[in-house]
Amino acid sequence: MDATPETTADSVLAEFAAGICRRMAEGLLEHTGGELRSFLSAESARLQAALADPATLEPAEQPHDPPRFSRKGHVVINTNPVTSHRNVLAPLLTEKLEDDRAVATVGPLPRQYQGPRGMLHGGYVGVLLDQVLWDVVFHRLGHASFTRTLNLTYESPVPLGEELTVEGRVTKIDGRKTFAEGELRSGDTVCARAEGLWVSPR
Ligand SMILES: CCCCC/C=C\C/C=C\C/C=C\C/C=C\CCCC(=O)SCCNC(=O)CCNC(=O)[C@H](O)C(C)(C)COP(=O)(O)OP(=O)(O)OC[C@H]1O[C@@H](n2cnc3c(N)ncnc32)[C@H](O)[C@@H]1OP(=O)(O)O
Repeated sequence: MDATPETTADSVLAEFAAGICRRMAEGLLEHTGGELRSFLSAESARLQAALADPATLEPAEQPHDPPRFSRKGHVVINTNPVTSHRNVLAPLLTEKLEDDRAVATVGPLPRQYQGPRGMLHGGYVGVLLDQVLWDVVFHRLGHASFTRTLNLTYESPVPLGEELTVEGRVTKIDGRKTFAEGELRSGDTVCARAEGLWVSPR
């Protein structure tokens, strides 16, 4: 078996720690005073217990984003701020890619992503659409490209606390240029549409 930068148990522990950090980030926006102190203390205790005895974590669990070695021998950690289970900022997507189309589900998103009360911040709407459209372009081309333009139309507010669907499609490939479009839905409601251009490296 190839060498890996850390054991599977340590990768599971790291993602468990990321989960605790996510809950703490949410708790900081939900609790105040003594209630906040109790909350933080309970979450810290769960992390301490896992560090002291990693066997308390689900034994059959596999890490989603274990670090790997690059061909040059560098440690590579998935830092993606939308998809990496090791990045506490990432809202985390479940994504299915087929030919020219990607469909992802995300959420319910917690309060860290709030813009208007109870609604998703518009910048994060763009982040989710940029990621899914980038993914479908990558899937179609087989290599990474840069987002050159991303036009967003906000049709209706995106609710927090509900599962969201993000869909992307490649619409045209013209040399180094790949065009894609998509939308973000809450149930049957289209909340935002996006269309953009991805440019392949020279
Ligand atoms: C080896 C590098 C590989 C590339 C890696 C890229 C991404 C990262 C890789 C891995 C990451 C893994 C996961 C990432 C996951 C998600 C990422 C989400 C997406 C992003 O977060 S990504 C970051 C944000 N993004 C940028 O940071 C781009 C900044 N930007 C630039 O770096 C340059 O701007 C660039 C390179 C884009 C283009 O520069 P350039 O010089 O190569 O291209 P140029 O100007 O020649 O245009 C080429 C053709 O597009 C036409 N064209 C241009 N603009 C147009 C427009 N508005 N409308 C219609 N056509 C247009 C021209 O007319 C010409 O057309 P034609 O070929 O037909 O003449």
